[in-house]
Parts: sequence; structure tokens; C-alpha cells
Amino acid sequence: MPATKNTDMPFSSSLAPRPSEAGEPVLRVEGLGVAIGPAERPVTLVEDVSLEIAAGRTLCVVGESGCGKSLTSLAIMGLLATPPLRVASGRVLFEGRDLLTMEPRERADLRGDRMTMIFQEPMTSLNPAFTIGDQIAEVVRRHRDISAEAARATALEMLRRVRIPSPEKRLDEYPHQMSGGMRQRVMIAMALANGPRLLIADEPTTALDVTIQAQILSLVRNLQRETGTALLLITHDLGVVAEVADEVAVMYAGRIVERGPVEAIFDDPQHPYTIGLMGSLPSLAGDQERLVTIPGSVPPPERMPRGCRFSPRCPFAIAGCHTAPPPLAEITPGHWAACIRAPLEAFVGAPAGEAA
Ligand SMILES: Nc1ncnc2c1ncn2[C@@H]1O[C@H](COP(=O)(O)OP(=O)(O)OP(=O)(O)O)[C@@H](O)[C@H]1O
Repeated sequence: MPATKNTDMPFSSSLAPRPSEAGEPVLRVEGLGVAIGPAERPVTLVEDVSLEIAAGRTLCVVGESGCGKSLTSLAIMGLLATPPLRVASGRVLFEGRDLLTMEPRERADLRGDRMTMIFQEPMTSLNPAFTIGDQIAEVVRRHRDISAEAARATALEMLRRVRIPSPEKRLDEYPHQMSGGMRQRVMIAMALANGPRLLIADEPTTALDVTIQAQILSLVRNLQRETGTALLLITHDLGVVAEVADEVAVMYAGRIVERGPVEAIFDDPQHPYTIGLMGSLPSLAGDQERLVTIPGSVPPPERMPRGCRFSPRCPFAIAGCHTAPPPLAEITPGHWAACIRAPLEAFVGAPAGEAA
């Protein structure tokens, strides 16, 4: 239980949009690193990740399986399975305060209240032994000093907000009595019940069929816009990204390789990996060649190349790409790419090594 409970009424009053505090992004991550193994011989799984999300905005983190999306989000939430995983470097500023140096108890109080997370499989977060109504009410009462009756009223209001049919009846049902899509709606209801400033959603719709996916995403998006919550959405689905993102961060082998507004990432990708992900890698001869997959595979964390991690798979790699990791450089305002050959227009059509 928190030392001091919030006395705000939940949902109905706390969901009103709040102004962003002094223009600070809700979340700012600086140089985050996650490692495993002994301190003298660590294996780095996530390296130098920096990102930020403002109130009411959606940042999609995208990349192939194993690129570090989940570890990044778990590190932000303070939910890394420790040991053996640990945050090795960086700062995670939530509303301007560093979560990594905060008292663990204070950070735990923020979770489920000011910052919340939803996962792909709701049954990992829902307790099969309690009714839906009791579980939502419990989340509210853990953080707010209100009566059981008021918490139940909030639970009912939340079920309505996430468009669960017959919400009065559903309040007294157990998770196993619901479909996967309905359970995911319940998870969203729990995650938003206290009016969080930050919601992290890790592949929240991957396990659902396509029609339900679209409904859930539009529900999250609408609620998030309405409440001014910052949303960090992890996905490998570029269709989802195009639909909901304001900004996009592309991860490859534990690092962010490109970051920027969604239009820039789709219309003018600047990292060869992003271009490959988009399925339209310009061939060295200059013609547009549709690629279904990027040749080669992601290097294992213990055998990362010394230079750019994508260089062994990159058709544009030159000698300099193999010597040191390229820093993220701003190509156009707000659009960053970690490629020494960017901007790519300069050499598309030219053989590797002949670009300006
Ligand atoms: N508990 C762990 N112990 C050791 N290595 C781990 C652990 N969790 C993740 N990793 C490794 O860290 C790297 C990043 O994993 P992560 O789960 O963050 O990737 P991801 O991009 O979220 O993948 P997916 O889309 O499949 O969930 C991978 O190489 C993975 O094998």
C-alpha cells in the first residue's frame, strides 16, 4: 500500500485531460542499456536507447523479434526479472523524475496508477480466482482512498468505457467466462482506471483475430487521446504503426537505428534496415526491388559486430561501417538515423563505396 493514497476520485474525474507539466515530455529515456551476466563480462541486450513521448502522443517501437523491444519497456517500468537482467546505464525520466534512482517503493506506487502496462496475453495479468469487477476495483483502491462501493462504480464505468456489452452482468464474471478480445478490454479498463499519464502496451493485439485487433486498437487510441495519456506501443506490425503512431522508433539488435515522425519513417526511411522492413529496398542498380525478407539474420547479443550492427546484412555497407557504431544523426528536424551513409538519396543507385 502506498504511504499516501491519492484522494482524487478515480476514472470519471481523473480521466479529464490534464495539461502536460511545463511542456516536459511524460517519458524521456536517455541512453538506456540493459545487460545480463557478470559485471566483469556483461552481455549487452539493449544499448543506448533514447526516446521521449509527450502527453497524448503515441510512440510505436518496432523491430524484428529479439531486437529488444520488450526489455526496453520492462526496464522503463522497473519490471526486469532481476537478477540476472539489469539496467546497465541511462536515465528514465517520468514527468521529469528519474525512475532508476527513485525509492523502489515510490516507483511501485506509480505503477498501476500514473504508469501502467498491458501485455499480449491478458491471462498472465488477470487472476482467474477473482471476478472482473473485484480486480478492477482492487487496482483503484490500491492507489485511491475510496469506498468499496465507489471503486465498484468506477469498475462499472470502466467496463462501459471499453465497450463491454452488459457491463453490470460482466462485473461479476470471472476471466475464463470471457473471450480473448473481452479479456483484453478488461486489461485496458484496469490499465486506464486510475487515469495514467503513461501507458505501455506490448503487442496488445497480436493474439487476437484481425477484426478484434482493429477494434481494440481504435479503442485504446480513442481513450488515450481523450485522456492525454502518453502511449508507448510495441509492435512488429507495420500496419498497426501506420494506423496509430505519431512517432516511430525502429530497433535493430538492441539499438534504435531510426526515429522520427511516422510520415518521415514511412515516406522517407533513412536507415537501410528500416527500408528493408518496409519491404522496398532499392537495389544497388537503382531499380525498386520488392524484398519479402532481409537476407541474413540478427547477430546474437554475445557476438555483436564492432561497427554498425546491421552492416553484415547491409547492401550499402562501406569500410567505415564495420569499425564503430554510427551515432544517431538528425537528418531532417526530428528525424534521426544511425547510418553513416544517410541521407540515403545521396547514394541510392550508386554501387556501395561510391556514394558522396
Ligand atoms: N531473461 C532473459 N535472459 C536472457 N536473455 C534475454 C532475456 N530476455 C530477453 N533476452 C534476450 O534479449 C534480447 C532482446 O529480447 P526482447 O524480448 O526484448 O526482444 P523483443 O524485440 O521484444 O522480441 P519479441 O518481439 O520476440 O518479443 C534477445 O536477444 C533475447 O533473447
